[in-house]
Formats: sequence, structure tokens, C-alpha cells
Amino acid sequence: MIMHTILAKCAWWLENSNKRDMPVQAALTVSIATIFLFWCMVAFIKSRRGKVLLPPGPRGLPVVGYLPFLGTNLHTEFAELAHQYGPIFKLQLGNKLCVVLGSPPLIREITRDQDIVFANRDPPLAAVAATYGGLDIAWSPYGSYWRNMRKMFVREMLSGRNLDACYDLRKSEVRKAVEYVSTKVGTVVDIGELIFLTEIKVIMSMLWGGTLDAEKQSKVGAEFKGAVEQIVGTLSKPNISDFFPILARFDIQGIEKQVKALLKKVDEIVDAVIHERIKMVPNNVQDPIRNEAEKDFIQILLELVKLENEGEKITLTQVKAIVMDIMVGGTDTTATMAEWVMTEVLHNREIMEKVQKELEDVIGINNTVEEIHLPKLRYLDAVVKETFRLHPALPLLVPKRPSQSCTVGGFTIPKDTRVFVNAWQIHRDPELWDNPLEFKPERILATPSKWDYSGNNFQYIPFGSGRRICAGIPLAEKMLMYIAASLLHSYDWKSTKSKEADLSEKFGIVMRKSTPLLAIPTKKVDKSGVPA
Ligand code: HEM
Repeated sequence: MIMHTILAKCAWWLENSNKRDMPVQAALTVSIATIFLFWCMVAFIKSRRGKVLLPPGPRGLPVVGYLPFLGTNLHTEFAELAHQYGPIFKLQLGNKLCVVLGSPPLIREITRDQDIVFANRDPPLAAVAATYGGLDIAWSPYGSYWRNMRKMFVREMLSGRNLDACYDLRKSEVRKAVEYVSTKVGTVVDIGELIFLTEIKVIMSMLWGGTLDAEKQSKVGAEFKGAVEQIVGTLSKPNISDFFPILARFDIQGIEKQVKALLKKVDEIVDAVIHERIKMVPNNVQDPIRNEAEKDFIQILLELVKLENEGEKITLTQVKAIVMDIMVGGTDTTATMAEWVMTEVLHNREIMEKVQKELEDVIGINNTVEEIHLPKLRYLDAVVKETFRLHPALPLLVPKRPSQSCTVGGFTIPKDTRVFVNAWQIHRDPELWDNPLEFKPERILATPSKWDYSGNNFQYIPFGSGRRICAGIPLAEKMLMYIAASLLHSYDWKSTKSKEADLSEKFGIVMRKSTPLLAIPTKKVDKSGVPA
């Protein structure tokens, strides 16, 4: 049509030309047609390029987008929206475009096919403030800094050899918790509180061993517990500055200010410990870790600070950022999961009996649980894995941010979108699981090789998947199994009369129970009737 109009406009010139001009006219016609076709092609390609097919999603209001419609339980609300819009949908939250993914094929796309593009994080401002400007592993952008820090963390600190070397430190704290319960037999125990304090102490003793005396260690443990809970709490709060970066400098809700104050407290404690430890580290360390049987984490890190080689050397601030990762990333998650495991076990008496029978068979009633027993506890392992399925500690994992525009599930995800993975929804999807709401460790036992924490089975991703998968899995798995086995081996537990083990959740970056787990321990009795 347009071509027709152009030719018509030129007709006066063609009609008024004489026969000698015929070749010129023909050339002109061909040229115009060619230019026009070229222009059409460019316009078509441009229109295709400019037209991005974003995922479907609910409409929001001008400026604020969908923010006013979101409640506090993001994981369930996202699952409901997925019901309406499908496993990939978008939400405009203030200035931020967010996309939520909730099916195994989509997880494969972002953690296998396009893993590098999705290896970036989208840290909330509170997380940046809590980690000395994002100097830790969890929130640092994808690149050589993150790669080196993670490699050092996994190879040097969490290697099998190093974890074995600090087993005694873990054992001593877990035994203290078991002994503490013996003073509480027949009375109500706040299991979450007990486990959290034990985890903090286990982590602190692995971090800095016997640097602090017992009394100071206890005091610092309580202070740390408070600080970690508050930091995780502020990370879970929606911060207006994250959705409207233009307002960030005003810190309207004071969240950054709160985090900085908490960090200052933690910083003072860690500084004091580092100061003590610096005195103990030899000056010219060339070959850290090797040939040494037992070292706590701070010592390993300080040896890296003192290295001459720039490529391997780290700074004191980096040491503190890693300590924050371990304290914040390692304690709340593991303690919360251990509390969920105990809750499910208390809720299902038959399952508790099966776990205890296995503990008796493998360990013997009068012996003490040791970490070497853990790989033999197959039923307890299935209980823990089933707990992770129903109550993943990080229901939305840690948000990702693609470093370039890309296509996922046939839709465009623009660069810098905040991408959530709803692991909670995938773990309860009736298309993927039989009776998904039923707590059934037998489903794990039926095909044990299918369910591990590697993130290779996209139907089961409690620790995430891809290159940013949790860096602390070996430690988390050991601690979780060890604490649960120790508490269930030494005592029978029953719910308090007033309360059945309550299974309701409270959403946060780490999803806790909405009410603490209170239970009464009783001494176990062996088959001859003698208290163990
Ligand atoms: C039950 C316990 C734990 C759970 C459920 C858990 C879960 C997670 C998840 C879901 C992620 C994000 C993965 C992703 O983006 O795909 C993560 C990252 C991380 N976790 Fe854990 N975690 C646990 C314990 C630990 C422990 C004990 C440590 C350290 C001692 C730790 C250190 C980290 C670090 C450093 C990252 C960041 C990894 C990176 O960005 O490269 N976690 N964790």
C-alpha cells in the first residue's frame, strides 16, 4: 500500500519523461522499490527487537505498581498468582520489575542453560549494609572477587579435612546441649531457643575456638543471637528504598541505619576476637592449612590476610564479611531447620518412634551419638529431607539478577530484573508430588538417589541450584543431622498439653515457625526398663 502510494507520487515524473529516459525510469523504479523494501525490513526487525514479550502478571497502580496488594506471606501469595498466571509471571513493584519462577524446567533454564547470566545477585540495601558494602560471598556480584572468596571458603574452610579437624569443637557444644536438657527433664523446653543457642555456640567455636573464656563465650553467644535475629528480621522487611532507588538516600524507614548499628555491635565483638587471634598467628605464613591438624576458621582467614601473594591475600574487612556470612547465613538457617525437623517428628509420633528405633539400632541406647554414625542414619536423613521439602528454610532462595536481557520460558526477562525462585511452591506442587502436604519420609526412602542437596534435581532445591548454590551444605547437613540425632537419641519428647506441635509458618528471608516449639523431654528407657 505504502509502496503503491510512493510509486503513484512519482507517476507525474514518469509520465512526463520521454522514451530516452526509459532505462533511467526503470533504474529509478527499481531503486525506490529496493530502498522501500530495505526500509520495511529494517522497520520490521526494529519493531521485533523493541517488542519484548514480558511474562504475564497482575496489573498494578501507577507509580507503586503491585506493591500495595502484596501481603506479608510472599511465598503463598506468589503461589496463588502462579495458579492464575502460570509458572512464570511478572510483578511491577515500585520501580522494580520482578519475575517469579515456579517450575523445574524454568529452574533448569536459569541454573543450567543460562547459569552465568543468572549468577548475579540483587542485594537489598540492608544486605549491602550488613556485609561491609557487599564484600561477603552471598551478596557480592558474580565475578572474580566472588569466585576467589567462594573458592577459598569451600576449599580452605569447609573442606572435609578441615570439618573433621574441628569435629571436637562441634561435639563439645552439642554434648553441652544434651546435658542441659537432662536438667530440664519433665519440664517445658523451648526447643528452638535451645537449638539456636547451640548452633551459635557451635559456629562460634568453629570460628574462633577457645579464644574467649567460657563465660565470655556465653555472653557473646547471647549478644550474637540477638544481633543475627535482628539482622535477618531487617533483611526480611520490605524496604521502600529497594523499590524506589531515588529515595534510597533518605532511608525513610531507617532500615539501613538499624542494620549499620547492628553491624557496629557485631564488628566490635569480631574485632576483639581478631585482635586476640592476631597475636597467635605466626608472621611469615607461606603455606596455610597444610600439615596442621586443627585450626579454627579465624585462624585460617588470618593466615590468608598475612599471605604475600596478592592473588590469595584477603583483607581484614573481607575476613569480617565472611564471618557475617557464616554467622547470619549459617546459624539461623540451620537452627530453624532443626526446629522444623523436631516439630514434624513431634507432630508424627510414629515417625519419632521409627527415628528412635534406628538410633538405637545404629548407636545403641547407652552410647553417645558421633558424627561417624550419621551416614548410617538413613531414616533420619529421609525425615530431614522431607522436612526441607515442606519447609525450605529460604522459601524464595536468594533473589537473582540477570546480567543481560534473556529469554526464559519463551518470555523476555530484561537485564537487572529481580528474579525470585519459589522453591516452596515447587516442593508442594501436586503435579510433582503425591499428596504433597503429607509428611512422608518414605517418599524419599523409595528413591534415595533422587533426593540430595546438589540442586541437580530441579524438583528439589532447598539449597538452591547452579553456581550460586549454598556454599555451606556440608556443614549444614552435618550440624542438622547431629543435633537432631543427639536430641532424639537421648530423650523422648512430647508436646505440651496445651499445644500440639504447631506447623504454621512465618514468612521471612528465613522462614521460621510462627510459634516457638515447646516440648517436654523425658529420659529414655531401654528395653529392660533401665533409664539410659
Ligand atoms: C539449613 C541450612 C542452610 C540452608 C537451607 C541454606 C540455604 C541457602 C540458599 C537457598 C542459598 C542461595 C542459593 C542460590 O542462590 O541458589 C544459600 C547461599 C549461601 N549459603 Fe547457605 N544455607 C544453609 C546453611 C549455610 C551454612 C551453614 C553456611 C556457612 C557456614 C552457608 C553459607 C552460604 C553462603 C556463603 C551462600 C552464598 C553462596 C553464593 O552466593 O555463592 N549456608 N544458602
